[in-house]
Formats: sequence, C-alpha cells, structure tokens
Amino acid sequence: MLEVSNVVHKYGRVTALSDVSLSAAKGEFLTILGSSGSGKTTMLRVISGLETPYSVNRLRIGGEDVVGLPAAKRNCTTVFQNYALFPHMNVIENVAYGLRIRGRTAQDSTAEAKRALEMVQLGAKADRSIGQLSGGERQRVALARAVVTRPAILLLDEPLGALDERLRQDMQLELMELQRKLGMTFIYITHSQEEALTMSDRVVLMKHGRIEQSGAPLDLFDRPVTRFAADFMGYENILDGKLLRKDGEIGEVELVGGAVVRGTLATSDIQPGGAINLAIRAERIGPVAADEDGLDATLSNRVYRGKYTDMMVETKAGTLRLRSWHGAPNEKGAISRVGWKLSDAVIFPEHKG
Ligand SMILES: Nc1ncnc2c1ncn2[C@@H]1O[C@H](COP(=O)(O)OP(=O)(O)OP(=O)(O)O)[C@@H](O)[C@H]1O
Repeated sequence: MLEVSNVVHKYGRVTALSDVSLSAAKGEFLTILGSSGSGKTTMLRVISGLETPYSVNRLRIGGEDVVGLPAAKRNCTTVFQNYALFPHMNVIENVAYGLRIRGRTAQDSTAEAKRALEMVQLGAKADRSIGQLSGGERQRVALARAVVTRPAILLLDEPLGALDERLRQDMQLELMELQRKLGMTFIYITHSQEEALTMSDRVVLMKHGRIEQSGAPLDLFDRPVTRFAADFMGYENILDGKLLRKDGEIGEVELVGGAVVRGTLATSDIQPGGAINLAIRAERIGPVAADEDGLDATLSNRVYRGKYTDMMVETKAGTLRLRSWHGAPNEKGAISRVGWKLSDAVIFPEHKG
C-alpha cells in the first residue's frame, strides 16, 4: 500500500531525512517513533505531498507512483494534532465537506458522514457546533472527516498529543478498533514508546533522520539492537563491557569492573573481543542466591513511587536500578546478590559517537 525508498530531504543545510526507506502493507498499523526533530513529520509530509523531497528513488501509494503528484491528488489523508476543523461549520458539515467537494450530493454526503460519525461514537452530536465539543470529541470529528472519503492510507501526526493521559489511553483503543473495522493502512507518528507499542503492528524507530531499528513492538521492546534503541525503549540499566564468548544466542561478557555475566545476543553481528552494551530493565532484575549467576550487590537507596518501588544497588559493574511492583519486599541491606533471566539481558554492539 505504501512504498518509499531512499528519500532524502533537506531544509537549507539541515538534513531532515537521510536515505530513509519504508513500506506498509494493506491494513497495517505502522508507527513512526522518534524524539523531537528525528524527521517523523517530514516523512509524513513527503508521503502526503506537502513537502517535495530533495531526492527520492520511489514513492508509491496503493501501487501508484505519486512522485510529482500534488497533495490533493494523492490517495491519502492526514489527521493533525490540532484537528484543523472548520469552526464555522457544525460537526456533520465538517465531516461531509470532503465528500461535497468531490461532487457527491448533499443527501448522499450527509448520510455517509452520519455513518462515519457513528463509527467514532458521535452520531448523537452531529448538529453541535465545534466550539461545543471537548478535545477528545474534536479529535473524533477529525478522524471521521479523514476516513469518510475512504483514502488508501490515513496519516496521523501525533493525533492524541493534545489530550490528557486518561483520554489518550481510551482514544488509543478506539483508534485501533476503528483501524481494524476499516481495514485501512494507518501511518502513525508519535514520540511515545508506550503508544507505539500499544497500537502498532510494526514500529519504525527514527534517530536524526535515519531509521535506527524497525520491527514488531515486541522486537523493539525485548531486543533493542543499539544503545539508543534500548534507551528510547526505556531500559533503565545499560552497562559497558566486551564479549568474551558466544554459544548460540547466549553471550558471556566481561563488564567494566571485571564481573563476568551472561545474556542474550540481540544480533549475530557481534564477535568475541568486541565492545558491547548489556541492557536490562529494572523490573527484570531481582535478588538471587549466592551461587546463582549475577552480581554481588549492596542496597544503597530505595524510592517509593506508589505503584512500584525502585531500589538502587551498588555492584562491581556500577549502580543498577531494580523495580519491585509488589510493595517493597526487601528491607534495606537485605539484598546481597542480583541476577536476571538470560533472555532478559540483551547484548548488542557498542557504537561510539
Ligand atoms: N520548515 C523547516 N525549516 C527548517 N528546518 C526544519 C523545518 N521543518 C523541520 N525542520 C528541521 O528538520 C528536522 C526534522 O524535523 P521534523 O519536524 O521532521 O521532526 P519530528 O521528528 O517530526 O519532530 P517533532 O516531534 O518535534 O515534530 C529538525 O531538525 C527540524 O528542526
């Protein structure tokens, strides 16, 4: 449904996209994830035709070559964070507008718009003015307006960014349901890893105008392949060391400070002697017995955070963070050694710079 290859885009001397390729299948929910300035919006603008790329090898929507085709002629629609609704039109007029300008009759457009509004649970508010709606309702109108013309691809630029946390979570589920019902391809932009993991079939993580890693949400969550990806996906502990030996997927590493521990290799592209990072989530580390794999540790701090308690322990490899979701079982000083399941410690090559 979408095929983009080797797109480069520059704003003056700033390179916003350098040689990015991505594709999406029919009915796929693809999320472009990245921090501010990583090039997400630029990518979306290139796809929609709002930005003419500096260079691109191939850009196809639904099999059609759209290079040089103006935005209005492309079979895709964008939903923006700020909704961009027409304030002088009521709800149903906003939704029907796209059909009217495509030459559909008033009666036909209204009936179709009504169906789209029902899909986003706003059937009862069709006659309201935009000013009488909450933020979440406005975003639903924007969605109904975007899907009513049945584009091949819906492009969503941080559409839930302006909503509060609770509403955002509800809307995430609604959006997923809407996408499934319509079977439409969604290209979704966000800087929230939690949102990307919840909603997507596939995630593309961007850094400085390049793709750092892409894959299914679980791949990114459990198998980051670079320090940046691990950090972005919320790994609290990232240690330095070198690979001593590997046995299939399992790697034995010597951490800075001399401790030898084991974990799982995120890629086979890593050789003994090479500099590595070993990443582990705080909740995947726990106290172990003296004869088990792990590191000797002394508890140095404990922070109660309501839903969980974080504990800092000092080890030969430096300070590690542990997280306990079941209150705080260990009294200060009770931890003497910490360890992890081999599948929870990810080893990937260290990239300098
Ligand atoms: N119109 C512009 N003129 C000059 N530089 C721009 C312009 N738009 C974006 N940039 C730069 O291009 C880079 C990528 O920007 P882009 O908006 O695509 O990032 P983003 O990942 O969408 O960020 P955000 O999450 O903050 O929207 C940034 O360095 C940005 O400063």
